[in-house]
Amino acid sequence: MSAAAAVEISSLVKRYDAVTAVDGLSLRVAARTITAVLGPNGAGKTTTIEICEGFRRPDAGTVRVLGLDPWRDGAALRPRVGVMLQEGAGFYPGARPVELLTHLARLHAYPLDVRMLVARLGLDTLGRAPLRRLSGGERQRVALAAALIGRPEVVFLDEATAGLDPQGRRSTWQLLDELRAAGVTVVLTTHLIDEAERLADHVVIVDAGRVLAEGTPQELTSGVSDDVIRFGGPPRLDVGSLRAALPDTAAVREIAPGSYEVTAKVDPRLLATLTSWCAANDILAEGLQVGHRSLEDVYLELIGAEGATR
Ligand SMILES: Nc1ncnc2c1ncn2[C@@H]1O[C@H](COP(=O)(O)OP(=O)(O)OP(=O)(O)O)[C@@H](O)[C@H]1O
Repeated sequence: MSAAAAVEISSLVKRYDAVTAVDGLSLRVAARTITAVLGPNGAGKTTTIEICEGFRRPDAGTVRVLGLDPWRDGAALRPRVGVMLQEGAGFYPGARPVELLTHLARLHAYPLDVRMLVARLGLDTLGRAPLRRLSGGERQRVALAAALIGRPEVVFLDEATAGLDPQGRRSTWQLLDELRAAGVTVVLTTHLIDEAERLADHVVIVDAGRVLAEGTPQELTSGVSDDVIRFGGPPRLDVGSLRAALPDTAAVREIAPGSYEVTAKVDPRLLATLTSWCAANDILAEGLQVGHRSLEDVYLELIGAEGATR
C-alpha cells in the first residue's frame, strides 16, 4: 500500500489572462517526505505552490492538502501548514525578528521554542534590528523560521535557500532533515539541483505548467538513462572520429575545452573501444570516469537548451 498523501494535485490548471501558468499538472506528495519541485523560470512552480497555500484559486482541477481544499477550507488548514513565500516576502519591514516570531508563536497551539529556532537559524546575533535593516539572506532565515514556528504538518517553501550562504544552506538542510524525521511533510521549489539531490525523497521536474518527470533522485538518474564517461585530453579532439568508433546510440561532446563526455549504455566493450581509440590517437585519457548521469544532466536534457535559456 502506498504511503498516505499529504498533498494531492490533480489536473490543475491556472491561467493569468493569456498565460497558462499551470497546464494540467498532477502530483502526489507522500506524507513525511521531502519533495523538491524543479523547473525553469516561469514553469509554474510558484503558482502551483500558491494554490496549495490557498493564496490562489485554480481555474480547473483539484488540490487537496491534508485532505482539505486550500481555497475553501483555508481557515482549518492555516494552523496546520507552514508557508514561506519567494524572497521571504510577506512581513512588515519594521518588524523585529524575535518579536515577530514570538507573536506568531502565540497564534499556534503547539509552537516550537522561539529561542531554539532563532539559535538554529543563526538569528540570535541580529539583536533588535528590524527586518528592513537585515540582509537578504537574514530575511530569508526569518521567513523560514516564521514558516516553521507553528510546528506545521506540511511546509511549503518557495526557494527557501536562495541567497543563503553555504553555511546557512547547510543548517537549513539539516533542519529540514530533522523536520522530516519528526513527521513533517516538506514541499520545496528550488533552482539548486544539488539541493534537490541532497534533500529530496521525491523530485518533480516541471516545465510549461506540466510535470515532465518525477521520481527519487536515483530513479531519475539511473534506470533507463544512459551512463556517462568523462575524460580529459587535448582540446579540439576529433569527436566525430570517436563517435564513429562507438555504437550508434553513443553521443560524444567536448563540454569544455579539453573536457569530453560520452553518453551511452556503457559496457566493458564500449570502454575498450574508447581507450583503443585514445591509444590509436596517442591520447592519454586523463581522469577517465564512468558514472551515472547527474540529476543536472537529466534536468538539462529534459528542459533542453530552449528551457535553459528562457
Ligand atoms: N500574478 C501574475 N499575473 C500574470 N502572470 C503571472 C502572475 N504570476 C505568474 N505569472 C506568469 O505565470 C507563469 C508561471 O509563473 P510562476 O511564478 O508560477 O513560475 P515559477 O516556475 O515559479 O518561476 P520562477 O522559477 O521564476 O520563480 C509565468 O509565465 C509568469 O510570468
